[in-house]
Amino acid sequence: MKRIQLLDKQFALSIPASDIKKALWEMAEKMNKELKDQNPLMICILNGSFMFSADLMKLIDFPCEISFVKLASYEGMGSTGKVKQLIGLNEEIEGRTVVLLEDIVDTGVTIENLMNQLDSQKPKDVKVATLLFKPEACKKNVKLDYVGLEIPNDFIVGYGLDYDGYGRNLPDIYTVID
Ligand SMILES: O=P(O)(O)OC[C@H]1O[C@H](OP(=O)(O)OP(=O)(O)O)[C@H](O)[C@@H]1O
Ligand SMILES: Nc1nc2[nH]cnc2c(=O)[nH]1
Repeated sequence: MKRIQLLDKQFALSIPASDIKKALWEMAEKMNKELKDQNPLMICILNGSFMFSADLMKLIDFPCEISFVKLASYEGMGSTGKVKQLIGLNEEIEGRTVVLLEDIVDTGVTIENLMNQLDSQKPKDVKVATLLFKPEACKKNVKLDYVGLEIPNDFIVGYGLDYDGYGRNLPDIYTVID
C-alpha cells in the first residue's frame, strides 16, 4: 500500500483518485436531475472544499452561480468544536436555493453552524453536498442531500484536506497511520 510522509506523520493510501472521480460523477448526475430548474447559488466552503468544488462544477450542466466562504473548526488532527468565520458571504440569498459544497462532514459542527447562519437570511432551500461523511463522528442532526462516500472515523488528508496546511494538493486521499 502506498505511503506518504507529511510533517511528523505517515499516511497510507485509502481512497484512490479513481474512486473520488466515480463518486463525483454519481453526485453530479443526481444534481443535474434534481436542481436543473433551481438556478442555485453553490457555496464552496474554503479551504478544504476547493478541489472538490472545482471538479464537481465541471460536471454540472444546469445554470448556477458559485460563491465562497471561509470557515475553520479543525486544528491539527481534531475538531476545536468552534467555528471561526474567516470570509463571509456577500450574495443575497433570500428566496434562493443554496447548495453548500463541503469536502467533509465530520462532527457536523461546521455545516450546522453555516446552515443556522444562512437560515436567518431566508433562503428558499439549503441543500448540502459533501464528498465525504464520517457517520460515526457526526454529533449533529444535519440532512445531507448529496454524499459522495461514507468513511470510517479516522483522520485523512489529500484532495483538499490538510494536515497542518500540507497535503491539500494530493489527488488521492490518505489515512493517518497510528
Ligand atoms: O464536521 P466538522 O467536524 O466541522 O469538520 C468539517 C470541516 O473541517 C474541515 O475544515 P477545517 O476546519 O479543517 O478548515 P479548512 O477547510 O481550512 O482545512 C472541512 O473542510 C470541513 O469544513
Ligand atoms: N484533514 C482533515 N480535515 C478534517 N476536517 C474534519 N475531518 C477532517 C479529517 O479527517 N481530515
